[in-house]
Amino acid sequence: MTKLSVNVNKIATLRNSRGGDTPNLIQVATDIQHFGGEGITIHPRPDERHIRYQDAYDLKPIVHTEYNIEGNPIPKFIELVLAVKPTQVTLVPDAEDAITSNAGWNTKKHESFLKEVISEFKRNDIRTSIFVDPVPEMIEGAVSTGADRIELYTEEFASEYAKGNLKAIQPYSTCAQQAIDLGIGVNAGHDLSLDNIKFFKENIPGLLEVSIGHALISESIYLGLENVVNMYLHRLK
Ligand SMILES: CC(=O)[C@@H](O)[C@H](O)COP(=O)(O)O
Ligand SMILES: NCC(=O)COP(=O)(O)O
Repeated sequence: MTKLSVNVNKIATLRNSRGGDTPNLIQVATDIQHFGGEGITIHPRPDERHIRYQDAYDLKPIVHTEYNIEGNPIPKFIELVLAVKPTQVTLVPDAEDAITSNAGWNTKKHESFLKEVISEFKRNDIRTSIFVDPVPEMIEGAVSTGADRIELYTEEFASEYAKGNLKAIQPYSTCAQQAIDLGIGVNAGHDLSLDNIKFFKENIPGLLEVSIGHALISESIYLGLENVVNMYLHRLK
């Protein structure tokens, strides 16, 4: 079974745009779980442009499903994760000024750093996952770090699939099988959507979890618009 972890970064983006508390992140995360969401993902960035570090603490008592915190393991992030103790931490090598995550780890080059950080999280009973491109050497390197899982970075798949290139799934299927053979779990995320998720799931062996945010929140707006416009019209009669 593949778990759906909903990334609520975009809810925080919307909230921050007005400086108030609408939409309320805690209420949204509560409702997502009530509707069947099997996890909540956040990716706090150092500039706190969407998820604030305080949000990570505020979510902790209400996330009764899987709590996944993603980010670049700079000291401030490590400190946050060790204090909050989520179910899982996903390490992402994103630059501070990146608009969004745009690459997986070079797990060979950063092996000793990753090993050190991962062992600290594991000592604290936090499951660890490393964000990687679907490249066999990087999967091998991820295994050497001692991580529990990899998260396959699916941006390339999503953009090729949208152009009709179904072969773009191949490296992901191969690397997922390799990960299973090497005894490491497989998560995936980035630009997964209602359009591509079924095909992706059907072609990835042993897919444990997907984290989806940007498309899921956008789709929720589109699919909710008719209902809400009609509710306003009704009140204006
Ligand atoms: C690791 C990953 O792919 C997601 O966490 C994604 O980066 C979401 O972050 P933003 O919402 O800041 O784009
Ligand atoms: N790990 C991926 C994630 O949390 C959500 O990415 P996206 O769906 O916002 O692209």
